[in-house]
Amino acid sequence: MKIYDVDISVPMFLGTAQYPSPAILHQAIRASDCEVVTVSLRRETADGTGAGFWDMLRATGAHILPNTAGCHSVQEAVTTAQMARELFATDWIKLEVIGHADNLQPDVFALVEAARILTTDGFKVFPYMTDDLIVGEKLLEAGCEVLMPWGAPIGSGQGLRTPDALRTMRAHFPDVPLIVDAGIGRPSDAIQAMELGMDAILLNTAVAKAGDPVGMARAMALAVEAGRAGFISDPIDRRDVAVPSTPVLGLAELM
Ligand SMILES: CC(=O)[C@@H](O)[C@H](O)COP(=O)(O)O
Repeated sequence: MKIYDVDISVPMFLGTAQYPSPAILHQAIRASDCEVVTVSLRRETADGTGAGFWDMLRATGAHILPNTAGCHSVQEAVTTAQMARELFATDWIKLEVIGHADNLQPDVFALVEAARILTTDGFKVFPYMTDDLIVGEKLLEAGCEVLMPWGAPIGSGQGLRTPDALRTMRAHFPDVPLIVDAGIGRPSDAIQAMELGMDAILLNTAVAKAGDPVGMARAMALAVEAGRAGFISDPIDRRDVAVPSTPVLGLAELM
């Protein structure tokens, strides 16, 4: 997968919050072989512990995708992105503009506006969005080259709530990288996303809060690989009736 001219071979982006320790986060990144990690500016600047955390992330060699998690307005998101660009020395930004406090649903109107401002300012924007075709079109018009539809509310671990909408997005945007962001709870959800033809997943809570985050990071990496292999191998269509898989011709007749 190529995103903004960067080749990415492991279709899984990992969030860096809520791990039991920085050491376990480091091991989880290694166990999954993931090449992109997302980090919030708030984490980096909080209580003076940011510098060591940043050094640890850099040591993994992963691309850093700063995010605007927790921003609720266009201005807040744009300012946060500009600060993140200086701090992390990257023009990549995962753009979150939260519109609803209960389900952390993106405010798609503010999202499109913020995306336009940021792309004009030279950012490469990864927008966290609902699975809406029109919003997708507006984000592409605004200069985004990747779309990140939600699977389910952030942190809910519900898996894919609207697989049909994701399938429709895949059909409608055949050449645009699609990354399911948020709500992945189990490896089976990751497989389902990849079998739907998504190009990657982004997840955090399911790994960070698992009993064994390192083991779960590995399981998720295996799952995206399996799901992708299944998608490109052209699965059979589902049928309503049984079809014998063993030939019936030439059976011996028992008298
Ligand atoms: C870290 C981050 O960017 C999250 O806001 C992201 O959306 C992942 O969501 P989950 O924690 O549900 O995987």
